Amino acid sequence: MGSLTNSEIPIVDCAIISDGEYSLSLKDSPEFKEFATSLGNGFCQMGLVYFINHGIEESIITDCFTASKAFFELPASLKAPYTRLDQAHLRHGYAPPRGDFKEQLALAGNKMYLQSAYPSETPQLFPAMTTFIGKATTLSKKILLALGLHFGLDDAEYLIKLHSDCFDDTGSRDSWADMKTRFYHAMTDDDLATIGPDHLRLPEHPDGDTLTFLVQDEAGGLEARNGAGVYIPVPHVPGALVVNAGLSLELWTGGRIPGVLHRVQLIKEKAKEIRQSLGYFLTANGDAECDILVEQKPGWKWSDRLPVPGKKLEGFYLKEIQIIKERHYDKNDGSRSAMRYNRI
Ligand SMILES: O=C(O)CCC(=O)C(=O)O
Ligand SMILES: [Fe+2]
Repeated sequence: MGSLTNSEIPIVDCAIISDGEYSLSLKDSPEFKEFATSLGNGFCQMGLVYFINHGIEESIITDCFTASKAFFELPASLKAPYTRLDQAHLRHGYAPPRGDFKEQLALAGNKMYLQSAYPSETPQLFPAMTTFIGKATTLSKKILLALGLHFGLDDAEYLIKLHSDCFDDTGSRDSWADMKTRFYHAMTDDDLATIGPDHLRLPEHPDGDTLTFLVQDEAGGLEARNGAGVYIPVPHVPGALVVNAGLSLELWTGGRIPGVLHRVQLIKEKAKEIRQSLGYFLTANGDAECDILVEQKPGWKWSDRLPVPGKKLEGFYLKEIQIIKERHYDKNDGSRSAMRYNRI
């Protein structure tokens, strides 16, 4: 882990949960308790950690990147039919470039939608992404158990229950675990001449979900705001997953795990290279009750950018995306970040 020795980002070794199916009995093993402590403490630091030895093989990630690239390199006319329909389908479908040198394809984990979501021109995308989703789902179930244990919830599986739709494999539930593959263009000198000095490849934002598993390629550029409010680089680490907390987890943990702000910086030397990233977003059921489940972090206060305690989660995630969209695209030309979230 040489490239990380100077970083303040916690590294969580997932070796003991990397294999095998989920089981509640995991929580009785001393090794799992130890893991839960390192995971919980790691997340509480700044809401973002690296997972190593997580069991999602490099070949699965390579397959996702290769298949995604094949899709994004199709002519625009072939990609257009997959364009997401409207606000209600933000998590599902293709988003073409909007003068901002990037495009993305969102693939909701819901089995009911899978067939229509996956482009037939790149049949390799379906097995690659669903393999990643399958691995990430099993991993995230164990992570939620570990967090339940770490925070001493009466029911260690309570967080899992809030996400039961994601773990339902009958295809009958409207699961909100979804995958997003992003493709940042290699910029030309002409492109670079049109952007301002503080151009970001992806504007600052928190994620609205519970947890995001993120893989960025060697082009790097990811940055996250640490506990002192300073942006620090989150470098590409071969084989590691970046895992960040979203605003739902911030609410449930009373601010102990912050829904970390992050962004993708344009690294000048890398601007002429393609950048790819893959995100798996674990989001609670639409009917999950929002509540602060543990003693709040001293000094932390609820703010209206978080889900509302006592209400259902439904709609929150879409609202968050809407805010980002309005602030970045509708009022700007899509190339500059004007948004600053005011954190308490
Ligand atoms: O592209 C990246 O590395 C970051 C993606 C991200 O933050 C997101 O999709 O929410
Ligand atoms: Fe994000």
